[in-house]
Amino acid sequence: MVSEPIIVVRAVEVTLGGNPVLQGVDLEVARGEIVAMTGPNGAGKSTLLRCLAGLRTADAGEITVLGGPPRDVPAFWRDVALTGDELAWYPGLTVREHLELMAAVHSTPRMDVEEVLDAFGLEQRADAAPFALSTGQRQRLVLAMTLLRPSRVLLLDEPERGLDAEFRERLAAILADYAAGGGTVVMATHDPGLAGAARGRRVALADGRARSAV
Ligand SMILES: Nc1ncnc2c1ncn2[C@@H]1O[C@H](COP(=O)(O)OP(=O)(O)OP(=O)(O)O)[C@@H](O)[C@H]1O
Repeated sequence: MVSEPIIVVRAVEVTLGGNPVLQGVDLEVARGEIVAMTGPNGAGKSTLLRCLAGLRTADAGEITVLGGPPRDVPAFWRDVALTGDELAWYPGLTVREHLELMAAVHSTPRMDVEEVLDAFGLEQRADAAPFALSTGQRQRLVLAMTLLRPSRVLLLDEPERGLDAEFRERLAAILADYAAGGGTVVMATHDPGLAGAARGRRVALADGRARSAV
């Protein structure tokens, strides 16, 4: 299979608070590939995701996403979806209305609202306000809003947080489907099972470097 690299990371270095966090990280991710970054707390997974999202600049090295340097501008975010930091909720809107809002502002949503409520197991809570959701249900809504919008690259920081085992399996299938449609996924995770179930490649971050993990 000839695959075009969607993400290229070369010799990236990041120092935070005087501590080297990333030291010569190399990573290449092809179109349609899922890469799961694992590694202990503080290994630099979120830092690398933020660099890929253009929210942090590397001190050295080079990063390209979709053929150019990642930049925190609307044109970049039209193709790239990021989850991790808390979304802002609209307390006056229900779960369904949050999804309708997402569908309305994107001319070509990937799924319709009823389909996404079903896929993310939120039908029973469709008329609830976000603050009335459980932690896992709120995370499902975050992911539902992210997967509803069209994108070419998904950057997910610990998408498994708060999710029960059954829904983690469903999420793996949703991500595998996204990748089968030509999307590219990079996630930071503490659940190696999620990467395996999604048929993703595991990359371990340790000592500031990225290594293939088996
Ligand atoms: N703004 C900052 N100033 C100083 N140090 C920071 C800053 N942000 C992060 N760090 C440190 O950089 C290191 C990498 O953090 P990062 O959040 O990337 O790790 P992580 O692999 O995502 O960890 P976790 O599994 O806990 O989410 C940590 O030691 C963290 O304390």
